[in-house]
This record gives sequence, structure tokens and C-alpha cells, in this order.
Amino acid sequence: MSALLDVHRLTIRTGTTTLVRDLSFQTASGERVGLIGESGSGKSLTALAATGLLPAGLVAEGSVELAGQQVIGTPDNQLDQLRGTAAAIVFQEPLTALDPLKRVGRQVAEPLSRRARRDGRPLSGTALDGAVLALLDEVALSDPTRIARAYPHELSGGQRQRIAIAMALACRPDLLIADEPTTALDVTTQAEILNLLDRLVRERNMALLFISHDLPVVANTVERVVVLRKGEAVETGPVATVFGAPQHDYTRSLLAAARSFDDALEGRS
Ligand SMILES: Nc1ncnc2c1ncn2[C@@H]1O[C@H](COP(=O)(O)OP(=O)(O)OP(=O)(O)O)[C@@H](O)[C@H]1O
Repeated sequence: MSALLDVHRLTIRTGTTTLVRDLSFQTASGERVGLIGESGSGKSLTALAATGLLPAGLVAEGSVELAGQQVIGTPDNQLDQLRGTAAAIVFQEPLTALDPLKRVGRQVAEPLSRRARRDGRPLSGTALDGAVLALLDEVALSDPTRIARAYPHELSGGQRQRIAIAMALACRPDLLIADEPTTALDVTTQAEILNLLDRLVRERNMALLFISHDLPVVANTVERVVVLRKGEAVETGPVATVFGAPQHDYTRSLLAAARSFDDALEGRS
């Protein structure tokens, strides 16, 4: 079976600087893959390249196939359709995805109605309103009617991230890319959002590309992991193998740092 996301020898440059080098990995349908590595190792750029969203000034080479379609070099208007159906991204900061001037219900309605049109079953009026409320309920927002009428600034960070997740789900993507989706949230809300993502990915049998520097969370969330260092993959494999018997010094150092942080939290060091 062909991969849903097939990254082959991806290199990302700006001018003469190489930011990601010769990176290859695949995500099969329904598979959960983690991208880990220290800050600046190229995780976010890889996620953006996977959906053709690299900022101007950055150039991608190699191959990125999403649902069998080449992303690199494909014009934006052709990628729009693919982004709405094959893959959706949840970013670290939910405000990135939200328009401050629109009620959040309307913002969730847009991808819902786009996807419904594409599926040949257009949604409008009360049916669309009902679908918005059902989706807000699915991301465990209590009082969906009130939330739908709110503007982003009237919501908490956790509620905003739930809205961003609802907007991603509205596309009914085969692949959900979550780029450090909880970093901007407090610890309790982080755990709630992670549980929500985990539940939704499993219930909807979506593939997940999960970017995080929180190794215990990665271990609980994904099946396979790619370890990035300075834009290069140093190790990849099942999470139990990579975390249980790391082959590369860099992976060992990431795991040791995570362990000593845990020990410090538990007052054991
Ligand atoms: N638009 C850009 N122009 C030039 N360099 C960039 C640009 N965006 C990112 N970079 C550089 O590319 C490298 C990889 O960045 P990236 O955001 O992918 O790292 P990351 O692993 O996601 O880090 P973090 O965990 O801090 O989010 C960094 O050195 C960063 O400074």
C-alpha cells in the first residue's frame, strides 16, 4: 500500500543555508508518526513543506507526495484542494488559525461547508449551523451555542485550540499534522488537549504527524518516531525501539534530558 505522506530526500534551503537535509520518512494511512528534535532542528519546516506551506524565501527540493500528489513545485491553487482533504494542520498557537474579527462558529462553518461541497452534499442554513454545533461538541466544548457566537479573544487558550482542532477536523483530513499543539497552554489544559487529539485521531482513524519536544507525550501518542538533528534524521523506527534502545548519541541525550527533567519534577535528583 502506498504511503499517505511520502517524504523522500527533502532538502529545504534559504539562500546558501541548508535548514533540512536529505530527509526521508513515510506515514501510512491511519499511522501515527512523531517528529522529535531540539528547537531549530527543522520539525516545523518539515510540516510546512508537507503541505506546501513553506514561507517565501525558503526553497524545497526532493519529493513530498501527499495522497499520491507531488507537493513540491505544485502551484498553490492546485494544492488548496489537497490541503482541505488530505491533510490539515493544527499549529502551536491557535490564533494563527483564527480570524480575530469573525465569530468562531462562522470560522468553523467555512471548512465544513467547503468539504461538504466537495463531497457533493452542500450544507447551508440550519443544517450547517447544526453541523458546527455538533463539531464543537465533538471537541468537548461545553455550551457550543455560546462558544459559536464568541470572537476568538473572548475564549481561553484551550478553547481556542479546540476551535482550531474543530476547523482541522471539519476538513475530514486523512492526515492531521499537529505542530506542538499544546506548547502555548497551561499544564492541565495541555493534558486535556492531548487526550482530545488522541481520541479523535483514533476514532476517525486519521494518520497523525505529531511534532513535539515532550518525549513522554510522544511515546504515548505515536507508533513510530523520526529524530531530527540540525535538519537531518539521525534515527527512525518504532517508538519502543528508538526510546528503549536508542542507536544515536543525540537520541540518547534527548532521552536523558527528558528523564532528568522528570526526576527533577519528582524531587528525586
Ligand atoms: N522563514 C525562515 N527563514 C529562514 N530561516 C528559517 C525560517 N523559518 C525557520 N528557519 C530556520 O530553520 C531552522 C528550523 O526551524 P524550525 O522552525 O523547523 O525548527 P523546529 O524544530 O520546529 O523548532 P521549534 O521546536 O523551536 O519550533 C531554524 O534554524 C530556523 O531558524
